[in-house]
Amino acid sequence: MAVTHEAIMEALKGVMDPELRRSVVELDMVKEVRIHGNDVDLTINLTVPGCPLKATFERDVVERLRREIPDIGQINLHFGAMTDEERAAVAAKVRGAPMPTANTARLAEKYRIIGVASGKGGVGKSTVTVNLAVALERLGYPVGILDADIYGFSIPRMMGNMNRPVVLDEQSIVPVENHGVRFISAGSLVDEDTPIIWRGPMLTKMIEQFLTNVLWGDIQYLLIDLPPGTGDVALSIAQMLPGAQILIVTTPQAAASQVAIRVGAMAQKVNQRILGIVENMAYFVCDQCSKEHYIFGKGGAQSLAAQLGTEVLGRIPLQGEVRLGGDVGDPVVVEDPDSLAARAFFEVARRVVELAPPVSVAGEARRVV
Ligand SMILES: Nc1ncnc2c1ncn2[C@@H]1O[C@H](COP(=O)(O)OP(=O)(O)OP(=O)(O)O)[C@@H](O)[C@H]1O
Repeated sequence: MAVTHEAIMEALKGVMDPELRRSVVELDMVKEVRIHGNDVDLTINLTVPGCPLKATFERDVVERLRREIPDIGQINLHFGAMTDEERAAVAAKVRGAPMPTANTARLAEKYRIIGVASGKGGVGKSTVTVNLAVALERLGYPVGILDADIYGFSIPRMMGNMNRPVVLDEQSIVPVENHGVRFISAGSLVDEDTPIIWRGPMLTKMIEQFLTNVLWGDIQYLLIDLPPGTGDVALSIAQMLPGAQILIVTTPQAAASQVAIRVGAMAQKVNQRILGIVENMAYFVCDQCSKEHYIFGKGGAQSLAAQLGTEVLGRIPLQGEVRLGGDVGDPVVVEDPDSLAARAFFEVARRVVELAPPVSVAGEARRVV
């Protein structure tokens, strides 16, 4: 095939922006194509200067051009950055029709929103959020995670992607992605060791921005890692999301489940449905004697479920691989899907789908009935 402008553009249609999931041609990212004999000088305009995905683009463009146009000679690839106007045009394209989600209270009409809550910190709320999200994705349900635990954000590290999201314009934030799950976190916007010193109203505003302006695409579940406890920010978020369902994470310890009751009571007050309880660190299986050991006691989750009129959806063992997966950004459901803990997470995911199917499916079911 001759090295022509048309042939090059046709080949580049197959190169996708990995974050925006559209072709570089469709997004008008191909700024300049110059042909000298069989050699090509090509300039691609990135949405943000210094985009961390430069190397991916480079590989994809060269691979695609060489495959589609075997006669091509040298490929000199240059990168530029879009102007604000160009970025706004991309935002409009990606956003498509105005989103019906400008009102946070109506979000639940679009996605199944599940808030993951806990009475206190450190019981594994973020760990459960991440593993549940990836398990749902593996079961075939596209998922997004919104990290609303702004003071204690840990989702970017646990998901293994510390990149910043692309902000196309104020209404269009492209979430970060890994393990097939999209996510957004204040942690993606600041350095990990920068303390967050915003006050409550600013945090609430940021969550509202995340809820309304993130381009989630075709997700069916939006998991929200809530701040622990029943403080101001937790309450404001609860009020923003009347249609959300709440999953409470607790350890078997009586002290943990007693504080978790307050979280359940808050959810009920703002008319959120409590989906169930996940008992984390429920037991430890000794590799010497293979017996279950109840390090944090027994029965806390069961009694919490009884008091809140809900059920225990799953019991996750205390397992070194779970902690390691969180530290290195490879959740145990990806890294070791046959492990006891991963199987327990998949069990919770299946139960979640049974109790709270995706909105579209539930809608169809309602229509049939
Ligand atoms: N089942 C488990 N087995 C082993 N380690 C676990 C398990 N669940 C959580 N952990 C570890 O416990 C620590 C606390 O977990 P995590 O950060 O998920 O808690 P959290 O409730 O979200 O805390 P915070 O609200 O303070 O952010 C992490 O190091 C995590 O890897």
